[in-house]
Amino acid sequence: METLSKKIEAECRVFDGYCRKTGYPTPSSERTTPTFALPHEAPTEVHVARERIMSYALNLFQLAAGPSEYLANLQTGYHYVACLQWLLRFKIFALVPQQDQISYSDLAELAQVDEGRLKSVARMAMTSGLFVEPSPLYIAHSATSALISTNPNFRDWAMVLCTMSAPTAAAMTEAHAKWPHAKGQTETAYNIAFDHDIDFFKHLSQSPVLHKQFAGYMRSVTASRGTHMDHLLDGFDWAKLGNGLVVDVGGSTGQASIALAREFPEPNFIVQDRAEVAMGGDAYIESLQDSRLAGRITYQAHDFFLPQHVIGADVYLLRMILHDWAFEDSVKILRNIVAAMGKTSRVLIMDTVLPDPGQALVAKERLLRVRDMAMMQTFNSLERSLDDWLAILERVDPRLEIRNIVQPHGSVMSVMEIVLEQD
Ligand SMILES: C[S@@+](CC[C@H](N)C(=O)[O-])C[C@H]1O[C@@H](n2cnc3c(N)ncnc32)[C@H](O)[C@@H]1O
Repeated sequence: METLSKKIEAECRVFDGYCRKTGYPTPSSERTTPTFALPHEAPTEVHVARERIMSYALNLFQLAAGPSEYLANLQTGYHYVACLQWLLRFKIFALVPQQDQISYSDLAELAQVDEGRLKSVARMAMTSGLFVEPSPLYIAHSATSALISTNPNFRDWAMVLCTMSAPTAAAMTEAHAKWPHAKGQTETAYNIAFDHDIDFFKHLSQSPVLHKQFAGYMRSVTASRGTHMDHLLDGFDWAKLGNGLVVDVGGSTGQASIALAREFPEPNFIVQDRAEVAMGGDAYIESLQDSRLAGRITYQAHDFFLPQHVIGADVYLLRMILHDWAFEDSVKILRNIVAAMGKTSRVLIMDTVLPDPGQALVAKERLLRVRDMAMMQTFNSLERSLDDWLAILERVDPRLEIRNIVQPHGSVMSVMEIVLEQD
């Protein structure tokens, strides 16, 4: 344990040294602490130091707790989720003032909840960093609760976590007992949790509320460090495309294409998605009133299980698509694209390439494994290792070759550049 604590000390010196040098605020529990513990542009070694601090601290905690306290500490996880759901449901995030404190009794009256329950729930949540009690019997925002209260995308993420992801995870065992070898998307934990027999995206499209929350969740995922859109910009030499054409397959509201178009003035983009998603695209671009986007991004309704009708594009981008789909479905999606590829076309798959177990820092690996679990529970799909990716490509067309794999620092995903080897 002493060795670990010395390692933490050394990494904290790197982290604090960077903050002192640049004036970036050191992390604190203050309401004003920045949303990102480090700015994206901090040097790689400082980002690595941060990941090591989290991993070693987690190791240290587990060692100090010991086997006898494993279960006791495990209980905190599901109670944190239950408290988050309660605090969202009774609008506590919105009712606590942004810059001031409020007494539990006033807050309970405003929220129309029992004061004793409010105290219990809030005080449990506080042990995870949500809200603070600055003086006895008063509650105020912490930086984390303020973020959820003021940023609608993070609020949507919190809602999706409580109302969709957690019940789905809880239904996993029942689903696997009922359908031990299911591969399709309609025999999943999600189907058990929500008691229906349609796939996830169809289910979303039937509920405007879920659909909106999921879109907000995707936007906040895009803004969080591991899946930040900047990694897409860093993961490929976009400038070399000139005024080429990028087809953003399953591009949702077009966040990837928008980020690329803002940074690179030449390429044009077609965002393809299911009809109900693509429908709002043009109005969305207009609403952004950004001259860099004008006339460069179009939206198309396209089912990626049908033949790709944009022939010979420079790039077919599949960002966070194939991890939703099991082996055979992924093969079908790619075959439709391969049939449309020209000599210089390439497919860019941006998805996780899983490390071997224990090979990455635990703070990183456990978040990758969360993604793997979520894919299994929602889609009977998975996150993939490099060998898994190679097996898919081989099945699609043996001429497909991975030319390059880039995992930008801090990204949970890699960008795989895939070309069709010419005979
Ligand atoms: C996880 S999101 C990824 C969105 C986007 N590529 C990004 O990086 O933000 C998956 C997208 O696939 C779309 N999708 C699902 N099934 C589809 C289908 N059969 N054809 C086209 N798009 C589909 C969904 O509507 C959703 O927008």
